[in-house]
Amino acid sequence: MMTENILEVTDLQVFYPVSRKTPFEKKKSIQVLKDVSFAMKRGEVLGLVGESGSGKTTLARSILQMIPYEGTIIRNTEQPQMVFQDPYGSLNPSKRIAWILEEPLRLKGGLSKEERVLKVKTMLERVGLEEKILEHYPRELSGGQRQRIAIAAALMLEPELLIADEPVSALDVTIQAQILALLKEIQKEMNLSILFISHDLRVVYEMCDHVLIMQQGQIRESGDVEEVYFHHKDPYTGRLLKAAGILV
Ligand SMILES: Nc1ncnc2c1ncn2[C@@H]1O[C@H](COP(=O)(O)OP(=O)(O)OP(=O)(O)O)[C@@H](O)[C@H]1O
Repeated sequence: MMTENILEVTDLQVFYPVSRKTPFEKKKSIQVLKDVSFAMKRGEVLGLVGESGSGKTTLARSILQMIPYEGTIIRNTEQPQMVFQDPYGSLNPSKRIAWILEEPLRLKGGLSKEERVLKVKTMLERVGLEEKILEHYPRELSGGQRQRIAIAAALMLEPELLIADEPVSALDVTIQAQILALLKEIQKEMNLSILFISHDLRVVYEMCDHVLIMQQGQIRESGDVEEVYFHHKDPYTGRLLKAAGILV
């Protein structure tokens, strides 16, 4: 069943509680995601675009079952893995890279030390890093190297679905291009599905097959990247494309 959907989201609603000013006030909540529905095919790179606060990270958290929601999320896969904007937050600062990359395998169990080390070395090569980096701590690496390690760590358990939340936003433009090229290469090699979250429409154009345009918790427009970028139907999409300098 290689063409089945890896992810199906139907009528997703997410509410966050609003803190009360006094304990006597009625409990309130704000709706952060509203009627969100979409499907993602196996091996697809799906862009999720929207301005700050539009609900992109909230959607990722719902897919990972980290927050309560209403509606249906069907994941036809094991637990997806995440890559974040700032790998500083996700890489344990007190551990060497060797330990960090081995950890998911150790937690899962079933492999000998030698097998784990071999897998770590193979993955390191795949993300374009040399073995000597294994002895270093995250703070000793450059931003680009750290993001390569974060990608390697996310891929150690060979997930089928990766959620990348602004994975290149903190990097210089040249390093951005390198990391995007790496992600694309690995995506093809592993037939990985990637939910690629970004506020940068140019980066999404580079990376994605399909795109969801989100505004204030709702999907305004979705479809093939070429179609949405050059034949958009929603005026909001047009405004975003103009702001990004893609449309004049
Ligand atoms: N834990 C929370 N409690 C209450 N409100 C929250 C919480 N987390 C996020 N929000 C609010 O929900 C809305 C959507 O936030 P979210 O982080 O999903 O947006 P985003 O599109 O990922 O933004 P950014 O690009 O800035 O990360 C925002 O208005 C935010 O202030």
